[in-house]
Amino acid sequence: MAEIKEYKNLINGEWKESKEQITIYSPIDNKEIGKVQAMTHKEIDDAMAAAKAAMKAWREVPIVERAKVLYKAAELLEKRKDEIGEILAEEVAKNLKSAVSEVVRTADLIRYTAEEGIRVHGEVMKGDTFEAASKNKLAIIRREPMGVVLAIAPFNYPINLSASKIAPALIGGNVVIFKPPTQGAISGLLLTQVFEEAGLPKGVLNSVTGKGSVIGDYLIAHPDVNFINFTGSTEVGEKIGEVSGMKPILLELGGKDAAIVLEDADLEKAASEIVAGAFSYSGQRCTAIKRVLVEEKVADKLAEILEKKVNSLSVGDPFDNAEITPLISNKAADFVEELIDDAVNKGAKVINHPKREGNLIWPGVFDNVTLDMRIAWEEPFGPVLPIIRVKDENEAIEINNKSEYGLQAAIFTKDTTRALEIADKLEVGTVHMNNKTQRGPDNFPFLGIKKSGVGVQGIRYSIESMTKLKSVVINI
Ligand SMILES: NC(=O)C1=CN([C@@H]2O[C@H](COP(=O)(O)OP(=O)(O)OC[C@H]3O[C@@H](n4cnc5c(N)ncnc54)[C@H](OP(=O)(O)O)[C@@H]3O)[C@@H](O)[C@H]2O)C=CC1
Ligand SMILES: O=C(O)[C@H](O)COP(=O)(O)O
Repeated sequence: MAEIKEYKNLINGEWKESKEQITIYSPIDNKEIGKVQAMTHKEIDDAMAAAKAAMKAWREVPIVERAKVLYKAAELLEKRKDEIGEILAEEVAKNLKSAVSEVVRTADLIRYTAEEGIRVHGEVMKGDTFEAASKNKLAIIRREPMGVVLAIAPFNYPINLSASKIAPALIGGNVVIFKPPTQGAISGLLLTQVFEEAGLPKGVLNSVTGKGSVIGDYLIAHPDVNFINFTGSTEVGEKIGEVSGMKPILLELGGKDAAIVLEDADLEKAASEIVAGAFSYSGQRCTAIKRVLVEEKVADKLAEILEKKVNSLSVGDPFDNAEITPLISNKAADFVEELIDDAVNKGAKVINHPKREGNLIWPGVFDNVTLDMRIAWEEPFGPVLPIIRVKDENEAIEINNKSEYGLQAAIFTKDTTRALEIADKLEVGTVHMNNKTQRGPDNFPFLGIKKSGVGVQGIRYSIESMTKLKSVVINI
């Protein structure tokens, strides 16, 4: 039997082993794919100390030099797209094509971050723009790093949602403690390796692995952390909100994005976008379309088209590039099944029958979903899509806004003015017109309101979030 590879943590420029390890199994076939370190609190303290010690020198490195490291990292990452893509596919059961394109997308993101970072400078203000008496005052306003950024990423984009925190933090002059998701840790550590090989000085980026349930609370409460950048569940996000006190945070959390389909919509186009939005990576995306709110008059027709399209989705092995692949764990699949059972017991009409084999769930569409069903409100993070029929746009807006989440929404209509009016009323961070909900392109602002998040991501926005203003006022 081939030896199981062990992945170490980068601490102060050295790859370190802990006393205990965690075995990572593939959600595809439960095969062991590697071991990562289960760090102790003492080792986390060492990582924090290394980061703090590296901070002074890194913030003094000219931005163009920091940018060079990012360009190099992008180049190295892209070169390894097939190797890293394969591991990523195996580790989180993402289809190979999407896994490789996640790596390429991330190289593009890192490159763009380098370009954008050299343009994020401050500004100069003169006092007489406010009052005549302050005419002689000149403010030089610059951006400074926050210090030690704790970057915590979720399992579903272990490369992209890690780099989208690390790269903007680094270009802003911060040092980073990176906690990858445990299921996704190998991919995260390969990304760390890429940054190291690109020439980051020791201590500037340190990885910390271990189960979130074991080391998470210790990390987020650590006194050396100056900023927390987290993507993951609302449950953990709320905990971070509670313990962070006055520490600045950036949280991207859960969602219940709706596709609102009006009676004048191009139903073929709407259905294609909805299927892509709801079912890619088996619905395990915060921005997945998680419910359809359709005007009654066109609901039958839309359901019919959705049924056909969903039936043609391929199901199976990520390495065969199946569109629907096994969920991240059996526990996740159990939760999806719970939501399905609840909906069916309360009278939802099953359109595509969602069969299950272990953690592989076939895609399911449920019509006539009513507001007493859990699936109308809860985030399944799986391949199921509820259809809620509404009498008009006002009811759609009302149901959309009743959600505890506020990430994104999509509106399908040919009437742009009507779409703009509805968009104004939707309590979400982003509204897409005649398109599925999605985070990208990665330079757009990405934010959730209510229980979907705090703060704004997106390349420039992330750099701004992870830097603070410092103003020096000269009295001429
Ligand atoms: N809005 C957005 O941009 C996105 C939101 N999400 C949301 O994330 C969820 C799915 O991702 P998932 O990875 O399961 O989310 P989790 O919240 O379970 O985990 C996210 C990260 O937090 C870590 N973690 C777990 N417990 C703690 C803790 N107490 N303190 C600090 N860190 C902790 C995890 O480590 P470990 O893996 O070791 O448990 C992991 O690295 C969904 O709700 C989804 O909507 C996902 C992607 C994007
Ligand atoms: O974590 C997520 O689900 C992502 O932020 C979604 O990204 P995408 O919309 O680009 O797939």
